[in-house]
Amino acid sequence: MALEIKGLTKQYNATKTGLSDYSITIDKGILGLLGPNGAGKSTLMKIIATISQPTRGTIFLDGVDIVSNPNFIRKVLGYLPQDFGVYPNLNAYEFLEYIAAMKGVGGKDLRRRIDMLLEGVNLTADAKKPIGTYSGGMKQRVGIAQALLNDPKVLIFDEPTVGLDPEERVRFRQLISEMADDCIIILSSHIVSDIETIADEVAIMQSGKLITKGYQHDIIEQARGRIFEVLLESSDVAAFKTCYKVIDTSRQKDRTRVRYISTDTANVAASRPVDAGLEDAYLLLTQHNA
Ligand SMILES: Nc1ncnc2c1ncn2[C@@H]1O[C@H](COP(=O)(O)OP(=O)(O)OP(=O)(O)O)[C@@H](O)[C@H]1O
Repeated sequence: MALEIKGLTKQYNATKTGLSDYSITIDKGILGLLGPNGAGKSTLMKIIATISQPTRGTIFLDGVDIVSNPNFIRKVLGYLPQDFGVYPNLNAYEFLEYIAAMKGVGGKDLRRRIDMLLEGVNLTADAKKPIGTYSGGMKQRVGIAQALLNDPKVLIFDEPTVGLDPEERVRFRQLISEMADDCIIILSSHIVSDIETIADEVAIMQSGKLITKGYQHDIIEQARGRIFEVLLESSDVAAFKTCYKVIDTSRQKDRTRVRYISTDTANVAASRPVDAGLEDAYLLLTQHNA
C-alpha cells in the first residue's frame, strides 16, 4: 500500500499558498511531518483526508486517484484534525458510538471495539463522564480513539500529542506502533523529540515545500560535522547569537555551554564538534532553506 503525491499545490488566495508543487511517496509505517508554523503540514493532511481540494496535483492510493474518488480513501481513513471538536454533553462512549454511526461502522463487535479503544487511550474509568468535564489531554485521547474506530489503513494525526503528558505520549506511541506494519500512518508535531521517538521516516517541510524525507539516521547524517559546542562567558552569548544559529544553551556555573550550527568548519576557538540529533538536522535544514 502506498500514497503517491505529485505536484500538489494549494493556493488559498492570491497571497496565501499552503502547498507548492509538493511531491512525496508514503509507504506503510509511521511518517513524521516536521516543519515550522505555516509550513503546510495541516494543509497536506487535510487534502489527503479529502477535507480540502488541491488547486493542482494528484494523489494516488494504490493506483486510485483519490482527488476525484475521495470515497476510496474515506473507507479506510482515520483522521484526527488539529482543531478536533467534541460534543460536551456526550460521554466518551456515546461520542464514539455517534462517530461510529457517522462512519457507517456498526455490527455486533462495535461495543467491544469501543471498549478496546477506550482502554487503549486509558479512558475506561472516565468513559461515562461528559466530555465537557475532560481535560485537554483527555479530549485529545477521545480524538485519537475516534480516528481508530473503523480499523483504518491510512491514519492521519495532526498534532496528536498536544496536551498529552509523558505517560500518555508513551501509550500513544505503543498504540500506533502496533498498527504500523499494516497501515500508512502520518503524524505531525512541533515537538521534534516526539517525532524522533515515534516515526520511522521523517519529512521536513517549509513554506509549502518538501525539504527532505528519509529515515531518521539519513536525515541526521546531513547535519554531521555541522554541529558544535563551545563554552562562553555568559555575557558573550548574545553577541554570539548574532553570528551563529544557536540550538541550545545551558548554564555551567559562571559560563554558558552553547550548542550551535556552523556550515563552515567551526572557526570559533575552543569549539568542539558534537554528534548531531534530529533536532539539529531539522534546524540546520530549515535554516538553510529559509
Ligand atoms: N483557510 C486558509 N485560508 C488562507 N490561508 C490559509 C488557510 N489555511 C492555511 N493557510 C495558510 O497556508 C499556509 C500553511 O498553513 P498550514 O496550517 O497548512 O501550516 P502548518 O504547517 O500546519 O502550520 P502549524 O504548524 O502552525 O499548524 C500558512 O501560510 C497559512 O497561513
